[in-house]
Amino acid sequence: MRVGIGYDVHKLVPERPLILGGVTIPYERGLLGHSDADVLVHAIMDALLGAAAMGDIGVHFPDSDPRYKGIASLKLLAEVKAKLAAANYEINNLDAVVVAQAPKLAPHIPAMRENIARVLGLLPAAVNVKATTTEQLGFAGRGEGIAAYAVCTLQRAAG
Ligand SMILES: Nc1ccn([C@@H]2O[C@H](COP(=O)(O)O)[C@@H](O)[C@H]2O)c(=O)n1
Ligand SMILES: C[C@@]1(CO)OP(=O)(O)OP(=O)(O)OC[C@H]1O
Repeated sequence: MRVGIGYDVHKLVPERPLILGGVTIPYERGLLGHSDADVLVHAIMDALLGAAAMGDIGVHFPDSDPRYKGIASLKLLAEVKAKLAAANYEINNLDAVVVAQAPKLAPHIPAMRENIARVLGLLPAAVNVKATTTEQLGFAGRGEGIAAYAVCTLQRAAG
């Protein structure tokens, strides 16, 4: 069994969609990034790559590469899954927390879990997503950005 951890932060700005776990969430601002800036999926990818000792998303999908401009992070997640499979790893489970003062994310979490599980070929029960505020403390609490943490476990595929 191997464990990995991921962490990412993106800035909230006007005139960008807010996409978390592949779900477009109605809000007055969205996350800034080279990709769609889906901070939750980025943290999950870093956890998966970390568990396999395969570096991080910046190594695999450089933000200097125009192929990734505006790309849906779920597509990058599918690429990470393929890289893990090529290295003979399968995913046991993952857990994540999104740190956002607003908007209220709980109603969108089932759809996030379904998206992530579908792309990774897992049951939704193997994918947990949580949300928390920081009680208005720090950059997340001031609404300047959103952070996400993720952990996962992998094992070598049988055979
Ligand atoms: N952006 C968020 C943040 C939190 N939630 C839900 O509210 C619960 C309480 O949050 P606290 O930060 O006050 O502990 C939390 O457990 C989440 O279920 C949310 O939906 N969206
Ligand atoms: C996802 C990538 C893709 O170019 O770009 P960003 O959306 O800027 O996200 P970041 O978390 O900075 O990770 C770097 C890149 O891999």
